[in-house]
Amino acid sequence: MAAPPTTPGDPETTLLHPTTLDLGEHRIAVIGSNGSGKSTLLRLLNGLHAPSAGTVSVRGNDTVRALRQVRRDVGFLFTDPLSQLVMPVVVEDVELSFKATIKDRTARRSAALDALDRLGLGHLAEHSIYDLSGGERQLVALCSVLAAGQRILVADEPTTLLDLRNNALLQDTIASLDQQVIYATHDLGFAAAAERLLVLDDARIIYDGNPAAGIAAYRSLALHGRIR
Ligand SMILES: Nc1ncnc2c1ncn2[C@@H]1O[C@H](COP(=O)(O)OP(=O)(O)OP(=O)(O)O)[C@@H](O)[C@H]1O
Repeated sequence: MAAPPTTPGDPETTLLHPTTLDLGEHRIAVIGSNGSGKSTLLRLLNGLHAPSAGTVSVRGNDTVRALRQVRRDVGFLFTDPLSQLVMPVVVEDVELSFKATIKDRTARRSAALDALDRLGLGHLAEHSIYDLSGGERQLVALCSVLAAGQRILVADEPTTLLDLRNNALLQDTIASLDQQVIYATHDLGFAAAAERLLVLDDARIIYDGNPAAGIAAYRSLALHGRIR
């Protein structure tokens, strides 16, 4: 992938400097300070951002030319769950994710209720998404994206709104998944659980490798003000 995407309104702004990456590991974490480019990098992976130069491909599919196939392969969990919850009632949102795989309505409802139960959210099934707490919404969004069953999950700071118990639940859930997960986080413990770590600073990847060494370097650079 080589991608310096620019904003439509300001073609001079480089959001990510030219980058070549092959992301094959089962669990890849992305860390870096606010505004360093983590979301930009993740958004390139499912075509939410198009690169202004170079290409991004997922399983051989170009994220611009084969966007529909890329979206079939890559689920995206947004930092703000309201960016992705489209139905007004919790169970309906999860049901919608099953639409491609379960044609029968009753079976779909039952699958959605089971999925909610597995994340301890069954009691919220009939609630309006607008009446949920931020953390509850974040877990419902996780439930919905998992129900869609894509091969790859990209998650942008998925623990931001979660308390200690639900943070552990989300991390355990992610650890148990078969699919590849690429996630941005400010939780260095969560980042340490990955197989590979990318550290971003000022729209550049400044570290790519073993999480323990990368986290130690990031901590030291950030605390000494040598990271933006
Ligand atoms: N569409 C856009 N137009 C203009 N600037 C943008 C756009 N998207 C992102 N940026 C800028 O690019 C930089 C990187 O943003 P990005 O969201 O990738 O950061 P981040 O590392 O995910 O930050 P955070 O930890 O705060 O979520 C920021 O300075 C942001 O303001």
